[in-house]
Amino acid sequence: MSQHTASASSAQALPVIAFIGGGNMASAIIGGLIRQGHPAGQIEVVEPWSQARAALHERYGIAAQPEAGSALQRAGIVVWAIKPQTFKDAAAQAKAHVRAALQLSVAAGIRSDSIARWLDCERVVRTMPNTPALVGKGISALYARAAVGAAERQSVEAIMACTGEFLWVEREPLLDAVTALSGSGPAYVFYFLEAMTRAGSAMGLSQPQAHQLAVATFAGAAELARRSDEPPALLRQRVTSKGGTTHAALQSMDGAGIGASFEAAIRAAEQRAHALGDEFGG
Ligand SMILES: NC(=O)C1=CN([C@@H]2O[C@H](COP(=O)(O)OP(=O)(O)OC[C@H]3O[C@@H](n4cnc5c(N)ncnc54)[C@H](OP(=O)(O)O)[C@@H]3O)[C@@H](O)[C@H]2O)C=CC1
Ligand SMILES: O=C(O)[C@@H]1CCC=N1
Repeated sequence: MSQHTASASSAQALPVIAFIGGGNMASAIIGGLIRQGHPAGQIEVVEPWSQARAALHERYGIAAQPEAGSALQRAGIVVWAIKPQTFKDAAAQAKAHVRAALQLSVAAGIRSDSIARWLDCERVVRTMPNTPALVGKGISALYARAAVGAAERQSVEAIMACTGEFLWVEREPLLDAVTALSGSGPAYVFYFLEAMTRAGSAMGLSQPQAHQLAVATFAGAAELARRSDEPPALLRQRVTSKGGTTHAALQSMDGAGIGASFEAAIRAAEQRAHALGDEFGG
């Protein structure tokens, strides 16, 4: 696994990029591209939902198309930002227009074998981003099929660097683990934020106060872990005074099996990613 941090990317040098699907993840990537100087006129989007098309127009001045057509043929890279469940149908609709492009999929679970077969194209890269991409703080893992060349890998890196950090994985099945860990991960963080905010409110803080305290604690602890050479277990011990409050909380969590349940939950997400590939990759 090789790791990279976001840098001022060469987004301006990228070819025309077409997005199939203009929802949450497409918008996050498009926002990053535009922030890094990729012209909106160099972006095509196919999006059947009129409200999503209107949002893209309002936010980025992009006139998305309701269905795949010849405009896609000018794209050098096609980003598949649709649900795993609709990928096969969308591929059938767009295939004639996109076969010459490099294919970049963000879909959870759908394997590159399926994509290559559906599009009759071996040049496929899969990525698994996450929603902090919306604020340039995402992290994406990337996996490329053997037919993808070095320059094409760099183009994909330039796209994903617009949304935050990225790293490559050498084995495709690891993308299911990435999906479970960092793809779905922001939802786990929000889940804990909700619980912390509820607890704060129950103890008498106002909801905005509890929210501010919880969010700043997450952001601060994450930044400390990022900058520190020490492992999280040691950082945790530093907070935990003998016989003190943190000890009481951690004992309560251990007693309830929260750590083990949380690990099991992440494994459930990994299994679901694998099952999506089986279910919708045929
Ligand atoms: N959201 C997340 O946190 C992450 C999502 N992903 C992956 O990204 C992909 C997209 O997810 P997300 O952006 O959240 O989903 P969204 O539902 O927000 O976006 C998908 C869009 O694609 C549209 N669509 C449906 N069929 C077609 C078609 N044939 N051609 C073009 N567009 C079509 C949908 O329209 P309509 O609603 O009308 O069907 C919808 O607006 C998924 O595969 C998911 O696994 C990956 C990482 C993180
Ligand atoms: O929930 C999902 O299936 C997608 C993939 C990762 C985040 N959202």
